[in-house]
Amino acid sequence: MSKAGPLATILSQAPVIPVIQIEDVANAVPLARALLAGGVRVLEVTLRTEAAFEAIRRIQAEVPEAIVGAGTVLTPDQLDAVANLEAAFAVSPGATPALLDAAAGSPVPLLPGTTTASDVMAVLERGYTHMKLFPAEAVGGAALLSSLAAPLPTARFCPTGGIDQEKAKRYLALPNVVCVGGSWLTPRDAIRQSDWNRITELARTTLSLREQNPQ
Ligand SMILES: O=C(O)C(=O)C[C@H](O)[C@H](O)COP(=O)(O)O
Repeated sequence: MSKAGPLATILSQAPVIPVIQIEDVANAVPLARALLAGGVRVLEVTLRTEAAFEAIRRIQAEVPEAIVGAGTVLTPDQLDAVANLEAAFAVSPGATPALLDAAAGSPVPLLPGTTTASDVMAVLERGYTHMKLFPAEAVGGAALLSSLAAPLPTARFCPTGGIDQEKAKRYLALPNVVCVGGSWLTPRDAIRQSDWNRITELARTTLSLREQNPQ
């Protein structure tokens, strides 16, 4: 089965996906609302904190306009847990055969992580067209993606890792990039200080990137 369908639709709604780390579950809903107020709808809540599952649940219940997925999904068990939550999508930093086997039978669309041409070929072989490039800046960034486009023209990327607003612009101008991901939209200090206006403003300015780079 091709994995392009649901993910392609989700990612096309998001030139930028905030990679969110929730430490205090009470912040989940106000943070999601702040991002939505700035026009960012597709949210990735990483499973790096204990609060992650409850944060996803609360956003689903209280901010239904948000499209919430889970990030840092590393194992088949985590993918099952994410499916039980009915999260909209899952993101992994890499792609092991075990995780890809589990994803083949899972209702949750997976955005698998890739770093090299071989990684890209491995997920293309499994029917994926959309994948993450991680850690994007460290492994070659926009130059790497331009180089991959010639031999691997069907691959579409969501680069993540080390990206900020300025760098996001460069990525979004590439024809094989559908969106970019990163934590710069949800700075830890802004979350701790409940500075939701700052997060809305960051979301808003980031979305203007799409207007500068229509695809
Ligand atoms: O958690 C995952 O699934 C990951 O693959 C890693 C994240 O996407 C990056 O850690 C975000 O990178 P920064 O924007 O540099 O903070």
